[in-house]
Amino acid sequence: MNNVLVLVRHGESEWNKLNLFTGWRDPDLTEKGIDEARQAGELLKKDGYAFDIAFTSALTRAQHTLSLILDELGQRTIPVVENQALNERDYGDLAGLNKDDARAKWGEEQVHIWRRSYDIPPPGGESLKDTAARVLPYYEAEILPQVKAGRNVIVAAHGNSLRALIMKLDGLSTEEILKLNLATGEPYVYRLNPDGSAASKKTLTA
Ligand SMILES: O=C(O)[C@H](O)COP(=O)(O)O
Repeated sequence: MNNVLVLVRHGESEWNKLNLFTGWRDPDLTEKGIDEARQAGELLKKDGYAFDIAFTSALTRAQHTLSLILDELGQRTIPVVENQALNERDYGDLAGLNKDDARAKWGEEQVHIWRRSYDIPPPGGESLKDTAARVLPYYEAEILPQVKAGRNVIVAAHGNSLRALIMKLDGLSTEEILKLNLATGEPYVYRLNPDGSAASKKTLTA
């Protein structure tokens, strides 16, 4: 099988566990996050996937997730490209705050808008639109050409950098993207057409 693009959000991080806004801060995975990453690798292996190249962000939780997946696959030696274009959305002034405390302070609805809307940024941070404005050009310049050349590519990144990419691949509207929430450590497997559109998509779950 070729022209495969797998997207996977990192496993649970220390700050996911503490319910803190993280963004560009750099906590590592929890034990549960390590297990989730290994399980993502097992699921991919069970279905026979193998990769030619991998991409990840400049943040530890995504890099660690990728290396655990590649370990499970016995593919430790493939090229791995790290780039901050794939980083999580910058959460600005919210980074380090507890998500429940933020809801108590600003209200449920406002916090949901900051977390899931398309073009409303959290204070001092990036909206999904801002995030897409750095993720998509990087995807088009560096990742998509690899898939179009027939290679199989895995991308280990973050909830919102991947939402930006999935919004494009799935053709979601600014209303539909509000509802999209990515689980940690769950691989999304796409096969792409020659023009870069999605021919198929499936989610691998345990
Ligand atoms: O950066 C964070 O806090 C999380 O990884 C993603 O947060 P969200 O679920 O609020 O988008």
